[in-house]
Amino acid sequence: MTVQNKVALVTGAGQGIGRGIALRLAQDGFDVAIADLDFQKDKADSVVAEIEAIGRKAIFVAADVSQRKDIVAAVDTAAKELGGFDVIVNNAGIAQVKPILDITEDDLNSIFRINVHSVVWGIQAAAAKFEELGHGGKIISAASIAAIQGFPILGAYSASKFAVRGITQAAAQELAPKGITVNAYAPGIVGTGMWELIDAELSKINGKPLGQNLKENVEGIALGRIETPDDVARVVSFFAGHDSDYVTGQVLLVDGGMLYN
Ligand SMILES: NC(=O)C1=CN([C@@H]2O[C@H](COP(=O)(O)OP(=O)(O)OC[C@H]3O[C@@H](n4cnc5c(N)ncnc54)[C@H](O)[C@@H]3O)[C@@H](O)[C@H]2O)C=CC1
Ligand SMILES: CC(=O)C(C)=O
Repeated sequence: MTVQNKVALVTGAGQGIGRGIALRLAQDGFDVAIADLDFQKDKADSVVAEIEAIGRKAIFVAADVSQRKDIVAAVDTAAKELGGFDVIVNNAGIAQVKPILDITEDDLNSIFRINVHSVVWGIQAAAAKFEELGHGGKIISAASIAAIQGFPILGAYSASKFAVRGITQAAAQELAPKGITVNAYAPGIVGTGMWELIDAELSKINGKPLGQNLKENVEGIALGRIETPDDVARVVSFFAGHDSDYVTGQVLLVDGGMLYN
């Protein structure tokens, strides 16, 4: 699928799945704003350079997605510097690996601010920009297999991803009259920094050697291999392009065969 003169913003695009999505959207023909925390600037600048090398425009925008004002400013900057605004990918997120009995008020506040509030702020900022520019657009957010089924020791994380699913379904219905589609992707076990952290934290809790928890989870994947950021990016490419124009409110599992609905 090739698009022309369109602009996408991807949060958490300095590394991992977000980087994969940004590169794929650039290959599809989008100019891309790479939004991430300020300390990720060097990694984000490398993604910008990779996108420029394939002939598209890209910029880094420092933003903490838990802060509404940061997302609004990032969308404004993307539209101004890249000359339009068509797609937001609310990808940034964090994991928390804790038994339910140990979760604190601070834990819940922090994961919900980063994984859930960010999605609401992203939807609001993108919808307002689409309206200002006089057209519809596409809003795409990161869910997870943990949005469909609760995972032990990932209770707060699962709750935050279930919330993303609820917001996606509600926003799709509210924004359809404005020509805006709202969908989410639900990856399984992707080989990124997030799973390095989950594996290391699980190993502290259950005493299994480093790498063992990841290995056991990958053994549960029907397609028999760990997921890559590009596996996810191809689904996001579908949601960002015209082929998904008649799809809204969906949370699409892209997990190599772990959960079935
Ligand atoms: N890795 C996996 O197996 C899975 C990941 N996901 C989801 O996919 C998304 C991306 O995950 P990964 O790439 O694996 O994670 P990652 O940890 O490799 O990358 C996350 C990115 O988000 C950024 N980020 C974190 N907090 C931020 C904030 N407050 N403001 C702006 N940026 C922030 C980080 O700096 C980093 O660049 C997350 O929402 C995650 O929950 C969903 C299912 C599976
Ligand atoms: C990181 C993640 O979403 C899971 C369930 O592994």
